[in-house]
Amino acid sequence: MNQAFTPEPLLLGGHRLLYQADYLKPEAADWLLAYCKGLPWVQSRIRLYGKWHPIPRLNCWFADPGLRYAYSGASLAGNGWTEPLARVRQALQQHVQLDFNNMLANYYRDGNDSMGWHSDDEPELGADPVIAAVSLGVERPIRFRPKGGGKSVGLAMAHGSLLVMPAGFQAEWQHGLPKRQGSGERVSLTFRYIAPQ
Ligand SMILES: O=C(O)CCC(=O)C(=O)O
Ligand SMILES: [Fe+2]
Repeated sequence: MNQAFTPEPLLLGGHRLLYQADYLKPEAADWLLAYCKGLPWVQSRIRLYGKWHPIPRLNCWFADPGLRYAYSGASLAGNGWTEPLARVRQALQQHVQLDFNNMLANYYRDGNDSMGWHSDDEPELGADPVIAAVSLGVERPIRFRPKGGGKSVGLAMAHGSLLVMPAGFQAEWQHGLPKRQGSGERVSLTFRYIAPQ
């Protein structure tokens, strides 16, 4: 059975994740993916053991004007939203009844692009951030694992789907996107809230 089409919430260690496979209509998802491919993507670098390495994916960040975010040693300043992305944010805010003031987009060009295990727990995101991610392009699994050790769990994220990681989840679980041989392009739009300074 394809997990991507399970309508039930995913329960991980008592945390209730929302996964909605058909969040966007197929035409809307197709349009948004084509649009997102034209965003000003950059390949960021991170410093590991004294050496700089390009991260294995492309990124792009949008935020309310003036919002600041310290990210991998750089300080980013919010520059507003494009009209289509503002609409996506607005619809998402209504759908989940939460406010988001910034969005980190990820572009996995193929199956060699990936994201290592991490929690989205930067101090700017506050004590218990909610992260909402819209997936576009090829279906790829995200994996979750408890920080205290234990089995990891996968969830295939479909084109046009929505995943919401709830408050409290980042403190106890990590997630990541392993490489996937032969995989095509995927974009994720991850909406977050940073407390304005
Ligand atoms: O690509 C995804 O769906 C996950 C992205 C992610 O974990 C992040 O941007 O922090
Ligand atoms: Fe993440």
